[in-house]
Amino acid sequence: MLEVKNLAKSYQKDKPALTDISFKVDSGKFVAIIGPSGAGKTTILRSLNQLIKDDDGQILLDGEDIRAANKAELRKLRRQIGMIFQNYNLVERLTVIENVLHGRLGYKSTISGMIGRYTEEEKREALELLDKVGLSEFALQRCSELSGGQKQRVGIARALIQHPKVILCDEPIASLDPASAQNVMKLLKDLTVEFNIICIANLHQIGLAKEHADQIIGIRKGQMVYNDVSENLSEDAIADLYGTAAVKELVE
Ligand SMILES: Nc1ncnc2c1ncn2[C@@H]1O[C@H](COP(=O)(O)OP(=O)(O)OP(=O)(O)O)[C@@H](O)[C@H]1O
Repeated sequence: MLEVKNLAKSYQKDKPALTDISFKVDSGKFVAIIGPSGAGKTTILRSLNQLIKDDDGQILLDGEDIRAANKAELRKLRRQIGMIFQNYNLVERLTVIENVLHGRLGYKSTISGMIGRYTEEEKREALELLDKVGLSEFALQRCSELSGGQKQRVGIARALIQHPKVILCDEPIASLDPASAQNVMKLLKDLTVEFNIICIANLHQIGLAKEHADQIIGIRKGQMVYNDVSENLSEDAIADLYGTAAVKELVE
C-alpha cells in the first residue's frame, strides 16, 4: 500500500505548490490524478520518487517512509518505482528489447549496465513482457521505427521489468492519438491488476480517467479537492476542479 500523509511543497517562499496532500492507494489499483494545468500533479509524482525534495509530510510504501531514506536506501526504493513519460524517454537508436532491459539498470553496477551485461533470465523476461504488451515481433526493431503507441508500450515493459511496486505515469497518453491512448490506458489498467501493483497517472483526459482508473484524485491550486472511486466523479466535481465552462469539453 502507498500512503501519502500531509505532503507539502513550495518551490518559492510563500507560494505553496502543494498543501497538505493525503491519500492512500491499495495494490492492484489504478489511480488518475487530474486537475488544471499548474495544479501540482507533476509535483506530486516527482515527490513520490523523490526526484524533487518536498518540504513536509510522509510517503509510506508498504510502511517504509521514502522521504526518510538515505541515498543507498533511496536507490533501492527507486527500483520499486517505475516511471512512464509523455515522451517515452527511450533510446531511439537501440532495439526494443535493449530499451526494455534498461529497466534492469537499477539492479546493476555502472560497468555491467554500460556494457549491456544482462542475464539469460532477464532477456527471457524482457521477451515475455514484450509479449504481454503485444510487441514480441518488434523485439529486434529499433525504437525509432515504432509508432507513439508502440513506444509507450515499450516504456510500460521497461517499467515492469524493474519489478516495481508502483508505476508513476506523467501524462502517458498526451502524445497519442485517441485509439492508441485508449489502448495504453486499458493496458495500464490490466497490467496493474495482473501484477498487483499500484499505477498512478497524471492525466488531462477526464473521460479516459473515469473509464479506466479505479480511483481519481483531483488537485486544484496545490490542494486535494477530490479523492473517490472514479464512478463517483460527477459533473459538479469536474466543474469544481476546472470551472463550469470547461465541463462539457473535458468530459467528451
Ligand atoms: N521547478 C520549479 N520551480 C518553480 N516553480 C515550479 C517548478 N515546477 C513547478 N512549479 C510551479 O508549481 C506549481 C505546480 O506545478 P506542476 O508542474 O506540479 O503542475 P501540473 O498540475 O503538473 O501542471 P501541468 O498539467 O501543466 O503539467 C505551478 O505553479 C508551477 O509553476
